[in-house]
Amino acid sequence: MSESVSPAQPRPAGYPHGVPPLLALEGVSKYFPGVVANENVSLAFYPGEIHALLGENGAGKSTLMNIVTGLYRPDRGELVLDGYGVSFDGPDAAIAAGIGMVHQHFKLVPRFTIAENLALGRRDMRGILSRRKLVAFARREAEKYGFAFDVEARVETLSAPEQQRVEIVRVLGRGARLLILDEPTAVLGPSEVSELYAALRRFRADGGAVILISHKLEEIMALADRVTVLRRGRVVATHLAGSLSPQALVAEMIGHAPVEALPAPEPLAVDPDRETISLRDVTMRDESGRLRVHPVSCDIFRGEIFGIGGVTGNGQVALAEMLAGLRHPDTGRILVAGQDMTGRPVAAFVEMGIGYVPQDRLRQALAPALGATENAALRVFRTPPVGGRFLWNEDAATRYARLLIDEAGIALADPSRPVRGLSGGNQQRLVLARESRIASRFLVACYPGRGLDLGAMETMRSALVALRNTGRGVVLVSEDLDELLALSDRIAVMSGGQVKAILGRGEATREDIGALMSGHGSGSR
Ligand SMILES: Nc1ncnc2c1ncn2[C@@H]1O[C@H](COP(=O)(O)OP(=O)(O)OP(=O)(O)O)[C@@H](O)[C@H]1O
Repeated sequence: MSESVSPAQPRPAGYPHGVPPLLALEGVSKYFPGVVANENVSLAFYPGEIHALLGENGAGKSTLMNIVTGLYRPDRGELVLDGYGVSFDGPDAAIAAGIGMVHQHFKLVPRFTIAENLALGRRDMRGILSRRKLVAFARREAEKYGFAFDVEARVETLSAPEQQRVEIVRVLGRGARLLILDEPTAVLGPSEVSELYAALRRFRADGGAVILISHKLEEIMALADRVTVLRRGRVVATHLAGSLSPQALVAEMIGHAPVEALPAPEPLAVDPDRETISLRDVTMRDESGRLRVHPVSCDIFRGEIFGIGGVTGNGQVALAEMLAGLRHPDTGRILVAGQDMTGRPVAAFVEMGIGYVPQDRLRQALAPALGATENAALRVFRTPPVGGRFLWNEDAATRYARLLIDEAGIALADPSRPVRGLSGGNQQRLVLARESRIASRFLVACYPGRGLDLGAMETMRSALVALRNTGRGVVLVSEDLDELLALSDRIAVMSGGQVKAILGRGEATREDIGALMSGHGSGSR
């Protein structure tokens, strides 16, 4: 038996003494070649608490969760479950112990129905089942956790918030007592956020424990009972939430007082002769034939930040992918600086100076198994000095990568190591630096703030403003209304694949935009 929690870590308020934590980490360390990912971490998670983990990119949060969910073994230290030492020899052992993780990229099978996904991996649902039984089981599961689904819908037809709910029900249905969520509100609109909070509070009231990884301080303040701050792999402190100001938490996280907030960009002088990306009645259908983008026409100017807002899954990404040449419209035309680019390959868009930061950096923008050098050069390997007509110049590529890595402010021991080992924030920095160099005319960025800590977020936002101030156009797809309002010269609001309105700076309030996002309200174009 063991219950050693360091005195620096207060128990949750009102928690009875003598009851062991559901899970405790004792002196846990994990090292990668040349990197201390976690060092001597001691932490306890109690039944009936929501415990937030806060830390800059690379602070070691994901590594710690990989240990807790049985993906990695600690190099030193111990896990203690219900007061007894345990060692997980893989993810299944952690699941059997009641530890479940809701990942940022959901682990659902897209072609299966909700019911099939919920039954997957369940011991009590093995063997051949009738459709009726499967449906009845899935409905029971959804109701048990307070959600209503059409359980026969295929997961690939669901929006991101719906998929998240299915994932939560799936993880809880497999008996999770400790639920880990990694940036869960990243894919949610405002009303869905309150629904998620309510579900987590219900789980807590029933004695469940939640680990919440989040960079959003308001979210932590609203939801968490305790907060642990990690810095460079070590625990800085654990606090009762509410006993500290957000500023003090930030200072603890970064090790010094936070920097000044971003100044608002200068107002935009719209010059009608300025180069544009122009969409002319573009439409797009997805693989199942559903109209994802209704006829959209608009001109996006160089020298502006053009925000695209909406609840995730309302056509924003499809529109962004068309602007960057990754997808072709089914009908309509795309013009860049007056040239018809409809149907041209991605490389032609790169040559026209259009950079693209996709939503899913690791899978869409990077080759995970390759090093930072190759990844830095990935989109310019045909362009001198890195590539010529016949040759790939290794030395030039390394120099170019070094330059980008310095520009991105990433501390890297060895740029030839696979980028999958970089923290999410560093992957994002690398992609943003690479694409900003390509973007001599326009940068299209989808959810560039996702996964970034506060410091990195400010750096990213300043970088977008700097691009705009040097005459480049920036298309910013974001679900963060405050970010859109702070940065955008104009905001297009999408709902159901339609652009509901294009609003100039100061033309609309948060509430107006929120109403347009949910398909209500009207605005000027
Ligand atoms: N598989 C790996 N191989 C090598 N280094 C790794 C690996 N996984 C993580 N690291 C390194 O360990 C450190 C901690 O990374 P980790 O991903 O745990 O941080 P994080 O707090 O989750 O960051 P983020 O908020 O950016 O996701 C980083 O320096 C990272 O580069």
